[in-house]
Amino acid sequence: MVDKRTEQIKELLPVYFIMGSSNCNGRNPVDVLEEAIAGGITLFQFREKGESALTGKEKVRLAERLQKVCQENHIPFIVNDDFELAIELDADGIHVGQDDLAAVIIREKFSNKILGVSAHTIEEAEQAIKDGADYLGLGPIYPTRSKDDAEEVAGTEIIKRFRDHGITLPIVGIGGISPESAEQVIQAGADGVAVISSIASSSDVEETAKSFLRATSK
Ligand SMILES: Nc1nc(C(F)(F)F)ncc1COP(=O)(O)OP(=O)(O)O
Ligand SMILES: [Mg+2]
Repeated sequence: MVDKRTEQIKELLPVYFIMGSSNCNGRNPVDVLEEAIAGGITLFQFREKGESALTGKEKVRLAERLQKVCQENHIPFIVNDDFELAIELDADGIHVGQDDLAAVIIREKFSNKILGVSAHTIEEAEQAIKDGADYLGLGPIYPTRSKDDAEEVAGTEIIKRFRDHGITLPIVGIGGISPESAEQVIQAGADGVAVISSIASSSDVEETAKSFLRATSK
């Protein structure tokens, strides 16, 4: 029996756009997000990383502007890594990796919010489930340009392996996914694809988001 919460999370995962100022090729991130939403993204994560990443007040101000766009369009706003920022903005959720603040601590303080956890092994996934994660981020599925400290490329095999092991928590694949490869990620058992540069640096953000939506609709 799949519970209501799991169904609600699964409905948010099909096209999970992740972005920060360094992913937008110098374009205004607000414009990029508005175009991605017009193209049908289903969830957004603010991930301000990389050498040119904003910090301090500038980072908060950008986060507030992007959160406002999400609120106006009824798209949940997820913060990557930065728990203080997620609390300050009363974000809809947070995503943490294995080297970030422990999911169990976040779950305690951020009780009814969306909690996503990156996992690379079955053990990490089982721990995340115990800690109360709402979804798992698995990857990098393909070589990625968006994360310079990424683990080795896993391929869609990792999704199949987790499902065959009996992991039923919602899963989103991440890492180098294109509109052409998105369908294989879903066929492997993921509930959606997380995308950074394929959408954020596209010459037609709205159209690219639309192509991901088409590729992931079951
Ligand atoms: N940010 C992410 N979002 C997802 C999501 F599931 F949301 F698609 N999966 C994986 C990551 C990677 O998270 P992490 O391993 O902490 O690295 P970084 O903080 O550099 O992103
Ligand atoms: Mg992280």
